[in-house]
Amino acid sequence: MEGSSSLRRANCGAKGGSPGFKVRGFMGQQQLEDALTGMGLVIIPAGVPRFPGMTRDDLFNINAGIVKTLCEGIAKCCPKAIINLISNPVNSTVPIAAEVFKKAGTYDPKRLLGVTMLDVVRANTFVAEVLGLDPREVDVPVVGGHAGVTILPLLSQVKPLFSFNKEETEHLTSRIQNGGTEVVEAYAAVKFADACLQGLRGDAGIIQCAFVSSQVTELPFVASRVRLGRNGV
Ligand SMILES: NC(=O)C1=CN([C@@H]2O[C@H](COP(=O)(O)OP(=O)(O)OC[C@H]3O[C@@H](n4cnc5c(N)ncnc54)[C@H](O)[C@@H]3O)[C@@H](O)[C@H]2O)C=CC1
Ligand SMILES: O=C([O-])CC(=O)C(=O)O
Repeated sequence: MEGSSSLRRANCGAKGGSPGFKVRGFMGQQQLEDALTGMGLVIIPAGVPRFPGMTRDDLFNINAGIVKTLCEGIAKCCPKAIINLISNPVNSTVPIAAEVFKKAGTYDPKRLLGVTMLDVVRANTFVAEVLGLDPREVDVPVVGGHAGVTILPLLSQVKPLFSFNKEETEHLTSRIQNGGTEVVEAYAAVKFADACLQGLRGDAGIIQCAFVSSQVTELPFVASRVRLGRNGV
């Protein structure tokens, strides 16, 4: 990566075998189109992170504009790309991206994914602690959204199956919902991008949680378990 680049590009066009990755750096609005042209997967981590005492919603004013600009570039240069939207507040930046793509006439709900993988990684870790297992042996679906009480760990569906008592359920739910103030660096976005690349490559059975367009409830976007494939979800 060169300088303080704001956009990372992952190229999964390797011939046969495992997907290859090219990583190059780009800076500023003037290089945005070069960064985006021809991309199959665009990961957006751009924007400000929160500081102690802030909620993700406090980032809205600045990050909304950043995401809007990047999505306008995507609509123009790689309208078929799968988007991994990391910038917070994910509960709002994903709907903003959808509106930008609708305005440009390029919106495909299957290709727009808000990254909530970190909630799952933290949930697996915290539950594993209680069960005395390695986090890699634990699978906790986390649905809903990516902020506070919208983060809903489905503790009744934990694998391996376990019946948590009321106290454990309340403690774990609260810890997972507030996990963003406890653990941020877990490389979850890389894991999620890797799963998307496996789906793009045509691998079967790639299932992850993501914040996506949904008809499951009256809410237009909900984090749920999705199957990743060549066309996104
Ligand atoms: N969805 C998730 O699970 C997670 C989301 N986040 C969110 O990701 C965002 C970035 O967090 P960090 O990587 O910790 O922050 P960071 O400060 O380490 O990185 C932010 C990057 O955005 C770039 N940037 C700033 N303004 C920009 C602009 N106008 N256009 C393009 N790029 C710009 C900066 O150059 C920097 O490279 C935050 O909104 C944070 O809340 C962070 C961790 C997990
Ligand atoms: O909490 C934050 O500010 C960053 C984030 O989204 C997470 O760690 O899940």
